[in-house]
Amino acid sequence: MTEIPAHTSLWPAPHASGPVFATVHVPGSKSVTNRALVLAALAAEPGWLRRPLRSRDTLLMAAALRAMGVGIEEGVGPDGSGEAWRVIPSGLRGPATVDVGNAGTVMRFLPPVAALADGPVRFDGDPRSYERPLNGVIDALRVLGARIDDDSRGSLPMTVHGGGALDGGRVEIDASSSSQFVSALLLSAPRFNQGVEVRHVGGPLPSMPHIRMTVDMLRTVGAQVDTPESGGEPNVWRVTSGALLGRDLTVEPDLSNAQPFLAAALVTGGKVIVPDWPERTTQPGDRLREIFTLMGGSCELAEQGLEFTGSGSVHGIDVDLSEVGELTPGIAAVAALADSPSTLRGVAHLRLHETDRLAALTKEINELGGDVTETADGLHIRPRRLHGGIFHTYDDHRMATAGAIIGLAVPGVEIENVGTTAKTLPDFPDLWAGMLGN
Ligand SMILES: O=C(O)C1=C[C@@H](OP(=O)(O)O)[C@@H](O)[C@H](O)C1
Ligand SMILES: C=C(OP(=O)(O)O)C(=O)O
Repeated sequence: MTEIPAHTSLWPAPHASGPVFATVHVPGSKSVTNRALVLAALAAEPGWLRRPLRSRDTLLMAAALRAMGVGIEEGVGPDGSGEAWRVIPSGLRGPATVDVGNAGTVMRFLPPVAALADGPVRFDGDPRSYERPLNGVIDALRVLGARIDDDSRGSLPMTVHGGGALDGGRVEIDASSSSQFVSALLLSAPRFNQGVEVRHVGGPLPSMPHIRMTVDMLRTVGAQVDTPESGGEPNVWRVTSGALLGRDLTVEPDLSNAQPFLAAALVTGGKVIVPDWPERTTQPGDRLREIFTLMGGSCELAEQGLEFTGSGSVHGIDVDLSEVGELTPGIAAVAALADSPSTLRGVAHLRLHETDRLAALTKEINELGGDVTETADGLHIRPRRLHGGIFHTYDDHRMATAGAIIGLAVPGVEIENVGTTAKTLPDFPDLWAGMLGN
């Protein structure tokens, strides 16, 4: 194992001396793993989760559910193939404490679960978690019958005083700052006495594929969900109260974390294969096939996985990323190396992600000699010849992988705190070195 440097240390980003040719096995999806853990914890019977992602965000989710009394055992799957978690639901207990770290999925998906526990559940996390929006979940849970003590901040830290059950019913929320508000309420809703009707009111809702992922996974465990897409009203989701099944679910590779590896093929004119790329998926990372093709590559979904080939040229792009905001840092990195300007739109809400991603990308790319400006809802990126230097990451895993992409093409880039990739991709430095044949 490569030793992950301490917080302040610098990781010399490997420079690619020629086209990259590699097969990269990308670990499981954070978004699927954390939804699957919540749904399995709320089920009426034990379930299996195969090939779960083991990263900071998912281990925090597992630890929080265990603290509320859920059994999560490490093992091998029922047919003996591969690593798996067996999740054994039980009556949800308080008092408990939950460390959310800086995981949006933990800080938003678990307060509704805590409202079902039979005692107080204290939520705390990294300093950045205090700044990330949570008011949509807190306000909605109060309307649905929960008691929450947040000292009127509308954010962490807070205590959810679980009453053993929750009424549920109708609620309006403004989820324009995070789709996770909607996902959070829907995921626990089968266990609310009256289920839920969530109506989004406000500006455009980001990250729709992640809401579709929530709906899809709820249906897989037997929940009845009505959505705008299934003939319902726009911006309204309904989940009926009912028992959830314990399933045997295999987690797909994290397609958003496949991004830096596909980008390596694109910016070096090489070829990268990602095995087990799903034919059908709700993951937003699947959009990379189209976006990176527009930026100069080509791809084929073959038997051995997704084969992505760079042409040796990288083009700028004008694209609305509101549905796939988490892909922005990696796309910005590739755009900084392109042969024409790019405009990335529809991602104002990224200012409230792990860090202010629009400000961080602008500053760090410009410090390497780039020409990036922030717009009201995104970035303008005019490619320039870049030079080496320190790329700061602001405790943001996707800043670190974005810096690594630039480092492939620009000698002398050093990434500060590459260990922050452990949020969703713990072995990143090893995977990166392996891809480069080191
Ligand atoms: O539900 C999820 O798993 C996620 C939803 C999105 O959040 P926002 O809607 O807050 O952008 C995404 O950016 C995040 O990485 C994961
Ligand atoms: C925004 C992200 O994460 P979180 O789940 O913490 O919101 C992300 O992974 O890009």
